[in-house]
Amino acid sequence: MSAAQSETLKVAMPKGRIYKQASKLFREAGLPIPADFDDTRKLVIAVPEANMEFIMAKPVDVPTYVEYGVADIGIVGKDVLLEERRDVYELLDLGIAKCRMSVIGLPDWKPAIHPRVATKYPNVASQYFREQGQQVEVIKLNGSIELAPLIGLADRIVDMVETGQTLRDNGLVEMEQIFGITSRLVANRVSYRMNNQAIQNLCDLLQATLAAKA
Ligand SMILES: Nc1ncnc2c1ncn2[C@@H]1O[C@H](COP(=O)(O)OP(=O)(O)OP(=O)(O)O)[C@@H](O)[C@H]1O
Ligand SMILES: O=P(O)(O)OC[C@H]1O[C@H](OP(=O)(O)OP(=O)(O)O)[C@H](O)[C@@H]1O
Repeated sequence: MSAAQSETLKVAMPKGRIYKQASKLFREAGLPIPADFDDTRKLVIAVPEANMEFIMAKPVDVPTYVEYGVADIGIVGKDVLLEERRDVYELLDLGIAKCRMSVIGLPDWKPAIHPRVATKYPNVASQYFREQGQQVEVIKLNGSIELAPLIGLADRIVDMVETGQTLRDNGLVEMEQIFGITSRLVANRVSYRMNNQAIQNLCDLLQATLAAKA
């Protein structure tokens, strides 16, 4: 049975950074998220009282689960949405897990003859430099991106900045801000049509909760 036909709302919930703020928001909205939810290693967690099932996902995979309809809705950072380019319906800006995507380099950066940019976000970086009319080689890394300019792999990086602590600790500077990032509520397009009432109710509830906090 596809997620679109099921009555229980399947929610792809990212583990890691977003999880803490998203589960807090759900609790503030009065959803009965179990207390042991935060510590368990269980990956599929049913909350029958709310007619929901949570799929605990790696953040970058959330749009994939939602596009394929194995989750009706999901929570995901705008950075991942722009990088992964999955066909999902963006319903609501949750305003959580706020940070920004930036171009970063050493303070004495000068244009290189063969510029190289390291990033976890090759699609975002390629599009940005194409739009700027700059030819760069984009090198995909999976973490510790700030290492790249320090050890000479690339002369700039495209990465997330939140507090700026990582930049300060490594003597790097933010050269351009590309876009702001918050987490979004997204839906599978078929689920949104077939299970519209349940999804819209949750969306309205979260929106009202956010408005009450603002
Ligand atoms: N300082 C930050 N660094 C990175 N992401 C942040 C930061 N602050 C908020 N975010 C948001 O949190 C999301 C998830 O970040 P997190 O570090 O949990 O995932 P991840 O890097 O994919 O995790 P993993 O360590 O499992 O690979 C990001 O996609 C972004 O939207
Ligand atoms: O501005 P700040 O508050 O310092 O946050 C930004 C840092 O956090 C993220 O890294 P993360 O902790 O996800 O580790 P990673 O290097 O493994 O990607 C991001 O890639 C930056 O390095």
